[in-house]
Amino acid sequence: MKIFLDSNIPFAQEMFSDLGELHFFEGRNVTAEQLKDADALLVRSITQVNEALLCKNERLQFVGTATIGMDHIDKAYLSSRDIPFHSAPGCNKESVAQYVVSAILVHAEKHLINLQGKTVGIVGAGNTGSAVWQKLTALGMKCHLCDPLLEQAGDRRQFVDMKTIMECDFISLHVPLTVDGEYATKHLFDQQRLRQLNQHQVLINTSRGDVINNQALLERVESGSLPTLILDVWENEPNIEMALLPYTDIATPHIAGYSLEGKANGTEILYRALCQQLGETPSKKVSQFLPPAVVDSIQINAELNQNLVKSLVHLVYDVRRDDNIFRAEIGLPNGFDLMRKNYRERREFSTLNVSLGANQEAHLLAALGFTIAN
Ligand SMILES: NC(=O)C1=CN([C@@H]2O[C@H](COP(=O)(O)OP(=O)(O)OC[C@H]3O[C@@H](n4cnc5c(N)ncnc54)[C@H](O)[C@@H]3O)[C@@H](O)[C@H]2O)C=CC1
Ligand SMILES: O=C(O)C(=O)[C@H](O)COP(=O)(O)O
Repeated sequence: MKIFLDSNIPFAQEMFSDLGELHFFEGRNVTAEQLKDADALLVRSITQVNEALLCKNERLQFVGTATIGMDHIDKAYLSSRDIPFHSAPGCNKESVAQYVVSAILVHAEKHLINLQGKTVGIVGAGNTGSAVWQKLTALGMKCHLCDPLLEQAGDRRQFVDMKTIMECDFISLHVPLTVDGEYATKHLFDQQRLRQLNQHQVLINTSRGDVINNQALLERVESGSLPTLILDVWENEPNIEMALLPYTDIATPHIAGYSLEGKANGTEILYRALCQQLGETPSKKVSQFLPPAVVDSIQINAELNQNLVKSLVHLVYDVRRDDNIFRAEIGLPNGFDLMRKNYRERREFSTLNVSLGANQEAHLLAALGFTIAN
């Protein structure tokens, strides 16, 4: 079997080499000609999988994306050819949620904000929105969920409408990019919604760039009294609207989900799906290939407070690292994609074992994702 894979899928050699002959490609530039002999195709989010890409291939039996998002896949076309398709739901939800936690703690530190009781509007209450809810609730913030699709499907959590979301101190977007239907998310934040935001609010987008109309956003921020902007995703990546950059507090090149664990989970989910399709018993776990974390344990001897939690979070991941690199390198040729390709190793909070004294709030750190040592 010939397995064609994006070269940015980590641990691919280790996981897939027993299943077939591996052929790596550059996700942004792969062509129909290159893929004509593929039996299985494994991509990440930058490859548009559609008729134009697969028109020369008559033997494809499996398509997988090692990502949560699926807006780059023409699923109707794949089903018209009876080609099974798999994504990696939830694979990097922790990574995105940890990015959001770091960003909010950075903002709070900069503006001397006590996060207790501050309101957060989470738009999209699926895997990632729920992980964000868990962590920010643990920090004492009052989180509201908006997800009309889940609400209509009978999810018993409490939901709010977009009007309530627009009144929150922080708004964090966790929806898929969709263009059809009553709840389409493309330009969910359009000129009208963006005008409602005030300078005390914080808008965080780690979902897809097109969920915010970037031109309307530029007009909005150029008119003054801008909200704080934390943007990981952009319209028209990798050729983003550079004029937005000076108005952002935190700007990164679509790496919120780029923890090593998050990317590795995506690889493992596809490995299992491909094994199942081939009738093979999965014999590997990607965790066996993960290196040890640089710092893997710490003892805390003081009462937990926002400042101490911030220090712990930033011992593992500080979003300012990625923001600094972004501002330095986005202007270089092919800067956006190179930053993503050369992304420095980032680990999740679970790699840090935290030892606490008696009576300390283990549940807070556990909810954030740290491992609590016995
Ligand atoms: N920046 C990054 O690196 C990453 C970005 N993502 C993006 O985040 C998105 C969300 O991820 P998950 O939560 O894991 O997906 P999910 O599929 O588990 O949840 C998405 C939720 O959004 C809801 N939704 C859809 N339209 C909505 C609307 N108009 N208003 C409110 N809710 C709506 C759905 O009902 C669903 O519950 C992905 O589709 C992907 O595009 C995901 C991983 C990494
Ligand atoms: O999982 C998703 O959805 C994402 O947005 C990915 O983290 C994006 O990473 P690439 O697939 O573009 O490497």
